[in-house]
Amino acid sequence: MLPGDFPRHLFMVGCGNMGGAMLSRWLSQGLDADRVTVLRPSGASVGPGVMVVTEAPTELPAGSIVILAMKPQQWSTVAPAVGPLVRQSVATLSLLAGVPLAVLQDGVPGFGGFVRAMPNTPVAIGQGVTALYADSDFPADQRSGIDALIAPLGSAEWLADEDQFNLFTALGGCGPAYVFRFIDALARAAESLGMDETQARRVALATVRGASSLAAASDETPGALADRVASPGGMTREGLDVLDADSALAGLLTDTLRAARDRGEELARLAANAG
Ligand SMILES: NC(=O)C1=CN([C@@H]2O[C@H](COP(=O)(O)OP(=O)(O)OC[C@H]3O[C@@H](n4cnc5c(N)ncnc54)[C@H](OP(=O)(O)O)[C@@H]3O)[C@@H](O)[C@H]2O)C=CC1
Ligand SMILES: O=C(O)[C@@H]1CCC=N1
Repeated sequence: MLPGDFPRHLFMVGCGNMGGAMLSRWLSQGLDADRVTVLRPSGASVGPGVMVVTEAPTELPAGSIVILAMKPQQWSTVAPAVGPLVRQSVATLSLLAGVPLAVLQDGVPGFGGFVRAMPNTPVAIGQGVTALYADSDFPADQRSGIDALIAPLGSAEWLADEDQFNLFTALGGCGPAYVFRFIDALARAAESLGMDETQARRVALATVRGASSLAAASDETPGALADRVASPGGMTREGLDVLDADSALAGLLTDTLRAARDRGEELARLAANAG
């Protein structure tokens, strides 16, 4: 069920992997399809009853929230077309990775209703985590509408400092990809050592799902839970010693997050200058 103060209408600019994951969750939680309009160049359907347009309309229904869900690099070309609609919105949520509020505001001068949001694809099953950031121009009384919009998708965290946004994106926004890669690598490792491919995939996935659920339900840290698996002198410790040697896994993940985070700054430049 949707929260009572869920926005009256959503106007989505783009509806691909991320926008589509959010929309499918809202619809599954009871959002009426006629409270959504999607702008996408292909005009492809996004679901029964949802209006899809290929050009920006001139007006939005009262109480609309605009959601920018196209690629960051497209902002400078999309802004002139959607700027008049952004101005009509009670708030405009930007999913554009890396793109700072200042670049969004340059595209629609004088509009103070931008909110940056960084969800991840588990929102599709209500288990996402979304970072939110707005500056002091954003009307305080609109925050509850944003909270209501995000609540059906999982948890949310308002960031106090926009400088943290790219790092959050690297962890929360990109993170599912790294976890999927880990599951895949775990399965392939077992396969390379002699396990049947299908069985390796099934067991790797079940193990990650069970371990993740246990960690979420436990009062103990993941580090403590790992130690509980590793019986003294047993098998697990031999494996952990490989992951821990020279901080191999920790170093690899730090490099991974750093590379993703730093790409955010390049995306900001592309968003400001492309087109
Ligand atoms: N994928 C993810 O896990 C996450 C993505 N994001 C952000 O979400 C945004 C979208 O990413 P993602 O969904 O992966 O990308 P996709 O390529 O899957 O979707 C992009 C969407 O933008 C539409 N589009 C293209 N050009 C225009 C245009 N000129 N005007 C309006 N819409 C247009 C496309 O339309 P059509 O389908 O018709 O071609 C498509 O629906 C990005 O800014 C990204 O940073 C944020 C968090 C996580
Ligand atoms: O890869 C990207 O740029 C987007 C941002 C977070 C996840 N996908």
